[in-house]
Amino acid sequence: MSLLRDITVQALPFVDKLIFWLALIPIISIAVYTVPYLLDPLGLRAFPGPILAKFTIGWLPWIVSQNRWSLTVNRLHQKYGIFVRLSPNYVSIAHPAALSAVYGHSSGATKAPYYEVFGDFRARNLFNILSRPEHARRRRLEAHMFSLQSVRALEINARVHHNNLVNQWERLYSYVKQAEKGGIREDKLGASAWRVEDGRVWFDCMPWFSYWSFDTIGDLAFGSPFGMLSAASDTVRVAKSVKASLATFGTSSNAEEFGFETEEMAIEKVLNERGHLITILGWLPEYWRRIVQMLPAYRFGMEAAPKMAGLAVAAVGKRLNNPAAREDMLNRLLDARDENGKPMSPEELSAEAFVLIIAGADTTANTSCATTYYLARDQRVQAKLQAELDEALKSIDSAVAPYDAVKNLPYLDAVINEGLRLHATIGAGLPRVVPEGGLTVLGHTFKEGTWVSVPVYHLHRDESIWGENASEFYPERWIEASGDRKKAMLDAFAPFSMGPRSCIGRNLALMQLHIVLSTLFHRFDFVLESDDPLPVQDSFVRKPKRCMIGIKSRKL
Ligand code: HEM
Repeated sequence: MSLLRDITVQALPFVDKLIFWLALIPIISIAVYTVPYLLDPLGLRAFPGPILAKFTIGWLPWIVSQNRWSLTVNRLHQKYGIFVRLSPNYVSIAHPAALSAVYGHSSGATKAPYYEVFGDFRARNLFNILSRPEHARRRRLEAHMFSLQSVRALEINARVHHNNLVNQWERLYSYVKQAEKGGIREDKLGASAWRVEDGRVWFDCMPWFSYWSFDTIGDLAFGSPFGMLSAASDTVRVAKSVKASLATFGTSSNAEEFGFETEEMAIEKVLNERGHLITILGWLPEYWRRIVQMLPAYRFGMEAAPKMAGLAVAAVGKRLNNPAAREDMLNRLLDARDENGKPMSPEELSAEAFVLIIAGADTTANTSCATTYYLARDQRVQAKLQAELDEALKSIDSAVAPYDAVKNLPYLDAVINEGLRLHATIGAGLPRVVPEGGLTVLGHTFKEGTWVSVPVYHLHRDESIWGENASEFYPERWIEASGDRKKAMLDAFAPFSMGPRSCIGRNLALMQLHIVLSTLFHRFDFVLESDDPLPVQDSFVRKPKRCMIGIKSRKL
């Protein structure tokens, strides 16, 4: 008993200290969040927004992690109006005039440090360079390979992959005929599950658009498609160690072999995990990023980033073994010299290759899939498009629509614009940092260091611009509108962003969308398995998770 009393007495000072320090935690935490709010160094207190967003940088990444980014920002602008504070230092501005003010050539704003997480190599690439002069130099080096003329020259190579896609879908459709004769009614082609029902073959078209888009970019960029379409699978070979493989560049002349160790990677899963994780991390300061990366839920995402880098390294490494390869984008990068006459290092080449694969393939695949979803959902629109295509392609006997035959079809153009508008694959606000001297947008001057962005997903669905049917897929709006109405629509339409950091691959993307949609809808008739909204992974790139369609051939 007396021993117990002694221990309790001795422990008291420690308990007191513990209580004192524990009591300090909430006080310090409250101070950390409220002092900056009260001092308001950026002068943002007057802007409305969710209460937590005004106090903590954690609110926005939390929303992103819940797959509610574009929808939440859209809802907040509907509630609060043009300006919404999304973080202690960050304001979203939903107005068409803000597009040029924030992203235009004269705004002076730079990409926010948010983009640092997109660096899977030490060398920066066109997409994640922050400095304006450095970016302008790199963009000049690459602009030529994306000019309309250069892109048109790529059509002949791109057609091979459109053709492969049609052939694979014809193969899937052939199972309908086989089932009618007593053959099996469901199975897998590669990794793609299919079933036959009601005279159609049913499958998820999203992976197929990815196979097609990745194969095309691999071919155009490095003369080497990934072979996904023919395997009907997204599994590719990537460099096992980026560092070790970079060191082997140029040491082999066997174009059929990698000069380094490789492993298999399922590109879709890795890309999704990586995309989801970095979209969350981007909003956090460096010390928070380290903590989040250690959470078990994000471990796969962390392992995914080097694997994606390994994909680019493998593609470049293989291509460098073949200096006699036909003209491709890598040739242009190999010829590029900086202002001191220095060529790009192997790592810089791989970093650029990486961006071409990531920025080019996923965005085009997602937009093609989402537009297919809208067309399959609305039989009236689909029939109208098919009538236009039948007329335009009546004297063409190839399976793939030539770009010249479909590039100026009014209804197809309207369908593509409507797909880009409603799905907006890069639809969330792209954050920029206000430069020295401040930035005035719609009469408000933001102080240096403030983050600002314009939410394209919201602008593309704003009823004051697009009318009461803003959330409907209605291609006619692009044909019926004229005068001020048309101008207002075009001012608010920015699927490729605008200004110096706008999409460099726009010409290629538009060519690809025209060819793939006209080829597929001319050839097949589409219906949806369910009219439910398209499920989307709402990360930096808004990616359809799945799109089950039933197709039948339109060939008589
Ligand atoms: C439908 C397809 C596409 C859409 C909707 C799209 C959209 C965009 C958008 C909105 C940006 C600005 C991103 C930002 O500021 O953070 C961008 C940048 C970029 N895009 Fe695309 N893109 C598409 C296809 C492509 C293709 C096919 C390529 C190349 C093969 C490509 C390469 C790039 C690159 C390299 C950048 C960075 C440009 C820079 O910062 O100078 N994109 N894209």
